[in-house]
Amino acid sequence: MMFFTFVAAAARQSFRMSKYKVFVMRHGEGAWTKENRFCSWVDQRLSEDGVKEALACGHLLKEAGYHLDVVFTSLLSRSIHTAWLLLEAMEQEWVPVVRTWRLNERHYGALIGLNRAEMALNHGEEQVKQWRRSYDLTLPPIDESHPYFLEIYNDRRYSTCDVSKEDLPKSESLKDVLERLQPYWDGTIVPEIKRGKLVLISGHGNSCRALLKHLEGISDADIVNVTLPTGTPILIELDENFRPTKPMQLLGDQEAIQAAIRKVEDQGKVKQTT
Ligand SMILES: O=C(O)[C@@H](CO)OP(=O)(O)O
Repeated sequence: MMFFTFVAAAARQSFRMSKYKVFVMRHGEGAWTKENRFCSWVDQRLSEDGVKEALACGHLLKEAGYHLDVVFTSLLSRSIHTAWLLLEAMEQEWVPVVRTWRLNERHYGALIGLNRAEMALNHGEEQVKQWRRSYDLTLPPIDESHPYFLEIYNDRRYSTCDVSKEDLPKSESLKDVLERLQPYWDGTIVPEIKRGKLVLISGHGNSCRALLKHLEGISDADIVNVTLPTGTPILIELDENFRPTKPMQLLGDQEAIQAAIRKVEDQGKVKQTT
């Protein structure tokens, strides 16, 4: 019976036609990656390697012949610069770039600015993995005594949001990220895709994980093991009901992609091996 169900499900999936394509990608490496600090809503720029990654993604998509119609970014510079560099490399600089706080990185609350390896030493690697990757674990909120509180909440960009500054998050789980992102996906991004536009989302590690969880139907338990490399376009093909027709594809050199994933995972270890 189970075998039959599996075969039937596989058959259904293989007969579903792809109607839409969308690219989801995490921005290029950020400046704080070398310092191994939780960056989150702090507006760090791309590192030199991050700039190279964003340009390389653009070249990859150009060589594959893609023509983008609109790019969505967060309000954070590393996501916007990734979009600009990618479009420049594709020679498609005219393509509109739309920014929203709803694609911002997960708000890491009181953990913002802390060093992951030091946290692993003090609290254990498994605890740090849970803080970074679990679905519904919320971290202690940021408060006014935090060194980055004023830099974040006094920033003019957050007066442009569709919620008041007071209602912006002070800490989030991945579940919270999905809850603030999904209305934007449903109400703004999906209609563009339905109009036939090729959309690229230049987001962050965790805003992209939240979206992939939703699109790919990844379970709360399995999302813990999903880590995204920086600067790697992920192609998702969807049917007319926005269900995936095939497994998502991380585009590029597969060995380099696996090494980049290990590098991100390693950030939560006491000693970095890569
Ligand atoms: O620093 C952060 O905000 C994120 C990456 O953007 O870190 P992590 O990989 O630990 O979720």
